[in-house]
Amino acid sequence: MRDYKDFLAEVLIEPEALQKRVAELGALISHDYRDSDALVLICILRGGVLFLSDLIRHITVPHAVEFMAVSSYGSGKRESTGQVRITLDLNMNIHDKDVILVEDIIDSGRTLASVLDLLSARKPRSLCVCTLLDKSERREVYVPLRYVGFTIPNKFVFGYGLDLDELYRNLPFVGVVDEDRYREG
Ligand SMILES: O=P(O)(O)OC[C@H]1O[C@H](OP(=O)(O)OP(=O)(O)O)[C@H](O)[C@@H]1O
Ligand SMILES: Nc1nc2[nH]cnc2c(=O)[nH]1
Ligand SMILES: [Mg+2]
Repeated sequence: MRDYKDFLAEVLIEPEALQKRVAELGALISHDYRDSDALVLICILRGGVLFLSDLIRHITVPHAVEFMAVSSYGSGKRESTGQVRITLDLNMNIHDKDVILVEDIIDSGRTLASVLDLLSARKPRSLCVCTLLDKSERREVYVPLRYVGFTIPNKFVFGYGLDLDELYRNLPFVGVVDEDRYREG
């Protein structure tokens, strides 16, 4: 595997800043849902996995965790296709549950808009979104975001769950890829 340093343009968010913000979001959610007896966090695979697993360690109210997978970008793509496909559905019935959808990044908004439509049809008690990153300049479809970790510029990022052609999700920081150097290698 190539060393990420060969094509890392810059570290956008350092590990310490990520962990601090994740802890803040966990505390906010714990406060907002202190009276809920039916909280469910739904993680959209795969990018959201690292964020979810760190986030729930800071949530002090009882909650369930569910996973769903959708496919929109595909390997090697830098643009959402607009064709969102569900590849793994929830196990749990979310009717009358307080649902928080956990995402790593919102870019065009297409993935999230489709997932929100689908989930609201199942009549949860409440439904909102918690995303680590908001690349707001790229938004094509309006999506309501209740919890946002960081608003980031229009650059392709990787690390902390986000992939570069399926690799480098394990890195502890969010970095910007130098596309020229990446393609050269
Ligand atoms: O706002 P959008 O333009 O729709 O883009 C955001 C989506 O793209 C990424 O997923 P991806 O399809 O890359 O799958 P992955 O999480 O498995 O990497 C990310 O996790 C979001 O789900
Ligand atoms: N890895 C990665 N996936 C994305 N999906 C939408 N935007 C991005 C991005 O900047 N990086
Ligand atoms: Mg991806």
